[in-house]
Amino acid sequence: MSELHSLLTFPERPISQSYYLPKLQHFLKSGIPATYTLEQVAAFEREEKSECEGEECNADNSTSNTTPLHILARSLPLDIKNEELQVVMNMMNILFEYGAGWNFIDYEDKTVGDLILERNQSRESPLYKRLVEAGVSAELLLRKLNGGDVEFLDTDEPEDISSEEAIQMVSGGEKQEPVVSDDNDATAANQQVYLKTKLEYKNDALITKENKDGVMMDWETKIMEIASETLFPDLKATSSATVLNIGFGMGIIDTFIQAQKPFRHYICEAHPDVLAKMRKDGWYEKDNVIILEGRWQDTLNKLLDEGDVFFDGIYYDTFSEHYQDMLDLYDVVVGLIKPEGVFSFFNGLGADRSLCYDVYKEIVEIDVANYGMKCDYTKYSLDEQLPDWNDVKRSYFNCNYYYHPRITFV
Ligand SMILES: C[S@@+](CC[C@H](N)C(=O)[O-])C[C@H]1O[C@@H](n2cnc3c(N)ncnc32)[C@H](O)[C@@H]1O
Repeated sequence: MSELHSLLTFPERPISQSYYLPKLQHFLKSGIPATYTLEQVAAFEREEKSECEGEECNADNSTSNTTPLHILARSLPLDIKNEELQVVMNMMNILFEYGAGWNFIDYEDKTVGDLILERNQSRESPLYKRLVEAGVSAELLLRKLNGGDVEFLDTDEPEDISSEEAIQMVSGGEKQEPVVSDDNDATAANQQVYLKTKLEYKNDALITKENKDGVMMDWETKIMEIASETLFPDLKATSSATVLNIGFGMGIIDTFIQAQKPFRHYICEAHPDVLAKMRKDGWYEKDNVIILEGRWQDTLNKLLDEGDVFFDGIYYDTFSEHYQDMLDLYDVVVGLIKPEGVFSFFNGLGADRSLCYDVYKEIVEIDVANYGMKCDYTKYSLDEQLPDWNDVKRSYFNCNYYYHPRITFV
């Protein structure tokens, strides 16, 4: 452990400005990076030892990054006083000022957020909120630097949460798993590949035929039920409502929507196997159902151009798309929704890590505000719902709570 790292274990109590701040500033000013990790210290020590012993140094294969912020968070005293918290906040601010990252994963596969929460600080605590704020700023800045392209995390930083994970964080799901054998991530990353991938309906899931990856799973049924209610701003007048669902999947939300007997129920679906299933199950014969075959990017823009239909509720839950697609969708939604209408979506944005889930919760709020809309979240516990993930390659939703978004014009 370096002297910087030792300082962040809070060897002196009470934690005072006069003891900690000058020392921290001294280390950072003297050139120790605010991202200096325990793993780098260990590698340096290994190299020195090998040099002394005239041996070749074995490379460190660890992919973790235990940063100064991790050490600070891990060392937070459980009995910390309010005045001390203020000093720790100042220390965090200094570390951020010197370039500390918010999203590194430590040797225990934890974010700084996980560690802060473990030390009895809540999601509402100033330290956790400061970390989320740093994440939001970093993501928005990154978007600007990328010229508007949304990338959740820095792909130039291999030590960060990987860009592969980033894809999963930012898209409509969860359900982005590789299928095509020669390009493992193509299905998740590329719609054209996904749309050519064979799908299979099982009892409790829609999966890709070859690799058995989940496109939709029935543990989300409760979420779909809640979402379907959101789509009817006036639950007493559902029979006069016109609703649009983007992404049929297993038809769970569409079944809930049908139960409300809406005036018109539009369903937009792009995958041929899903469309075939819809045909087989009689969705094409329902009087109030209108099926828009193809990608929403094509079919909805056509509706927009025609200018005949406006929706009381729009729901979005697709597969193999990215947050950039959602940003594009906002443009369409504002043109298709009635002034009092509601937009909602399956919120798996960043849900593999609770810190990222909290960061993206705020990013959506900021983005929809640009359209004169607000996003209200209702938090639901998922303790009873989450599956054991045994049947899929990896879990895509690791938070035991769900932020249900309800987006309306202000
Ligand atoms: C996760 S499933 C939807 C599950 C659905 N909410 C339910 O309750 O069963 C995603 C669906 O979106 C469809 N999809 C993916 N990209 C699409 C796009 N660009 N336009 C329309 N549908 C798309 C997929 O084929 C798939 O059927």
